[in-house]
Amino acid sequence: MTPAPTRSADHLTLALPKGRILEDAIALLSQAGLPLTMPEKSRALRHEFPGVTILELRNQDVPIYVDLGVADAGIVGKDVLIESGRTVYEPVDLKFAGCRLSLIREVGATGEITRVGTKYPRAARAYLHSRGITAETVKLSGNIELACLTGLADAVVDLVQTGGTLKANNLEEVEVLFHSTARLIVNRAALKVRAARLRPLIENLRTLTAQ
Ligand SMILES: Nc1ncnc2c1ncn2[C@@H]1O[C@H](COP(=O)(O)OP(=O)(O)OP(=O)(O)O)[C@@H](O)[C@H]1O
Ligand SMILES: O=P(O)(O)OC[C@H]1O[C@H](OP(=O)(O)OP(=O)(O)O)[C@H](O)[C@@H]1O
Repeated sequence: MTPAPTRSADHLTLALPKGRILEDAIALLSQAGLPLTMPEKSRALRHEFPGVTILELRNQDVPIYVDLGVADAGIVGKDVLIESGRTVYEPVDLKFAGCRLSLIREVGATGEITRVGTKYPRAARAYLHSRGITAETVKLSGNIELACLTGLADAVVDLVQTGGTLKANNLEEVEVLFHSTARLIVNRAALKVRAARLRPLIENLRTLTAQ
């Protein structure tokens, strides 16, 4: 393992997820005063800007990079943060990427739930336990709703935003587990070492999102 270069206290390393959050995250961080632009499409995974390095990650890896201090801060959906089980400092609700995690079944399904497909096994298990439902949870990676349509599962736990995917596949929301938006997360040690960079960033983001 190549040792990480020593980073000066005035340099910020941020973990951002590729995918639907990236563009809004870059736009909001720019409004908050960081000199960022949307990275050009390329295979580069690390993007350098004056005083800021952006690490482009999978959603699930953002809390890990921040918790372990490789990134000083990051932006990630509350859904992914809850599922990660990591207790990082979460100072700002950024109020975009709004959606909800829900229990979903085929329209009119009433039979017993014995198997649930989901990308969120931790949240799904906690929910099923809280409802006294003894069901197997199967971890899936995408197009989760298909598990219901094919009989792989009697229900799925997945994200809903417009409801368009449910409607197009004859599915319905049975219950909302929780609502989610994008969050700023911060490494607690970095907050001390890089206070001069992180405190104004947090304040600016709070003002921009009116908290
Ligand atoms: N339909 C949606 N509308 C609004 N926000 C959403 C929607 N789907 C997901 N999100 C939010 O955006 C985040 C990122 O979603 P995105 O679709 O980029 O992830 P993904 O590509 O499915 O994840 P992975 O990294 O597992 O491939 C989610 O964690 C959630 O907080
Ligand atoms: O209510 P809607 O507006 O239709 O949005 C919900 C859909 O969006 C997400 O899927 P995504 O497009 O990220 O694909 P994925 O299944 O591969 O995660 C989510 O998993 C739902 O399938």
